[in-house]
Amino acid sequence: MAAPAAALPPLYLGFDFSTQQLKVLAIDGNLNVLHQDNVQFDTELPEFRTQGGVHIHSDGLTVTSPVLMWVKALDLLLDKMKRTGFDFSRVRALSGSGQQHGSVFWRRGASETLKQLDSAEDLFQQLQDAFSVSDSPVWMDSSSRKQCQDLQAAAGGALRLAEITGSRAYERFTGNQIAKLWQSRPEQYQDTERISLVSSFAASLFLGSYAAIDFSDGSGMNLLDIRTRTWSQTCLEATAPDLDGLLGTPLPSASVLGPVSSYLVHRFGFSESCRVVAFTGDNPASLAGMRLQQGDIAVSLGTSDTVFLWIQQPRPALEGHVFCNPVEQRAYMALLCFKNGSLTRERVRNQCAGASWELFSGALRNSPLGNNGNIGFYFDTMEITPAALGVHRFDRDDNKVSSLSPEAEVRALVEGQFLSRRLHAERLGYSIIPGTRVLATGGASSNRDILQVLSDVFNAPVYSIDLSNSTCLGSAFRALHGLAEQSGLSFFDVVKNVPEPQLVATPHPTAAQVYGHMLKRYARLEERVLQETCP
Ligand SMILES: Nc1ncnc2c1ncn2[C@@H]1O[C@H](COP(=O)(O)OP(=O)(O)O)[C@@H](O)[C@H]1O
Ligand SMILES: O=C(CO)[C@@H](O)[C@H](O)COP(=O)(O)O
Repeated sequence: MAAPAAALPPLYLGFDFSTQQLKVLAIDGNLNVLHQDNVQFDTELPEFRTQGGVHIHSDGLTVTSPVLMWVKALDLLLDKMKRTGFDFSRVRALSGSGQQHGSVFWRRGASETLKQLDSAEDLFQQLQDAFSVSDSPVWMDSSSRKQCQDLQAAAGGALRLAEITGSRAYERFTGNQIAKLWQSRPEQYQDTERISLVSSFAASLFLGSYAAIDFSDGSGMNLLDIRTRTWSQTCLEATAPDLDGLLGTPLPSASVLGPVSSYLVHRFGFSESCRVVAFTGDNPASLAGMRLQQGDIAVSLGTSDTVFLWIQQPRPALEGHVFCNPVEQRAYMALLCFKNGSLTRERVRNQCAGASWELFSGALRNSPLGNNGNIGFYFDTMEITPAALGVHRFDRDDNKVSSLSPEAEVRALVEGQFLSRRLHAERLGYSIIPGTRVLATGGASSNRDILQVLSDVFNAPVYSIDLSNSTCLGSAFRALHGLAEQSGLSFFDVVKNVPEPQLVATPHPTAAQVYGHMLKRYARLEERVLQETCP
């Protein structure tokens, strides 16, 4: 006879609402992964007609995702889990993450709708009228340049803004998106009763009421004072009227927000005692999933590529971001974001490697370190770090060339991406010293040949955890930690028995010499590309 659910060991769920998909992962109290599933937006929800989870508008700058697509993805994912016999009654706590910076605008009256959800119907049907803006701006958007300039002027300059909020004004940051909405569509802004990040929006769907924005994801808005961890009045006032009330009070990332909604209890059989722990950004969640320590450098190869580190003290600069740390309240994390990551690798794979990752890997294995001096810049869409556009290829003598052989093109892309990641990390003062571990994660970290190039270019050993999906794992760890923190346990107390990341690539003996030289050339050529193309 099956054991009653109460006698079975408890489970902890981690969700990730990322750019291209919604993922979930379940762990038990011993941190073993017991279940994983996902919903791909483009292929499983084709009615929303997204590409890579987003709509790129005709101006080439505005990028949005339909908020109801995310809602429907959650319906679908929970239904899938139910069909496979997942026992929701065992879940003691859940948490999650979302792509950073994206904004969700809840229409007046939506909090009542959330409270009165009918368990006989899905969320998609019931939340049809719950949003004042149906297309949520997402992190790939770069249409708010004017609002960025205005905010920097109001704050006393770009560096002053970075000192307050951890970043100079960035177009994708939520405050600038909110300012754009207020200026261009004031009636929609006025019809809004709450503004969420993708992460706190997702948490609200589980809570059945508005979830607080957590300090870590809240740091990606150009609105939060990262030292006092309160909204900056200067930034709020420069952004839009009555914003304080629309955002709610931000909370520590490990906060237990409350029990799951009675909707989830009745529709899926969650226990009434199952707790929702604050959701955070996908990169902060990934820091938790990899159990990043001071001195490590994380390289995430998802839709975006990001490089991030654990730092003790904020040192805001004109490039890159400082976020509040998601697992240790007194610490911070530094992050660089590169927009042309996996989607650009996919485009080159399709054009040069027959749309096959196997052939793409073969091209990397069959071409020499340093690519015979060929260097490429592949900014299919306006890059964030640095702000540049277009494809630019150079031969060994720094002459511009219009094409490379397919094999050389694949290597030029991957080497160019990692030279850029290293160059910009070093410019921020994060150097690689003996003993530095590069921790790789994200979808492309399942490709060992890509990780070999990463190891060579960084001249450092590369480690990874078993799963490329560290965001969901981090969210499940954070769910467990949220409960444990109430009895005084730290995040690292909770995850101390997780196996250490495994060594997956070590640098080739000639890598230091090849890429030491190439990095200097890359920096020079990047300057040239910027001068030629800067908008
Ligand atoms: N074998 C592989 N080699 C290189 N890239 C891969 C491989 N498998 C998956 N990917 C890349 O992983 C990306 C998805 O990564 P993921 O971290 O799941 O993204 P996100 O969380 O942003 O939705 C895909 O766009 C794909 O290009
Ligand atoms: O803008 C950033 C970080 O600042 C991006 O990293 C987004 O958080 C999207 O993440 P992925 O879906 O690519 O993981």
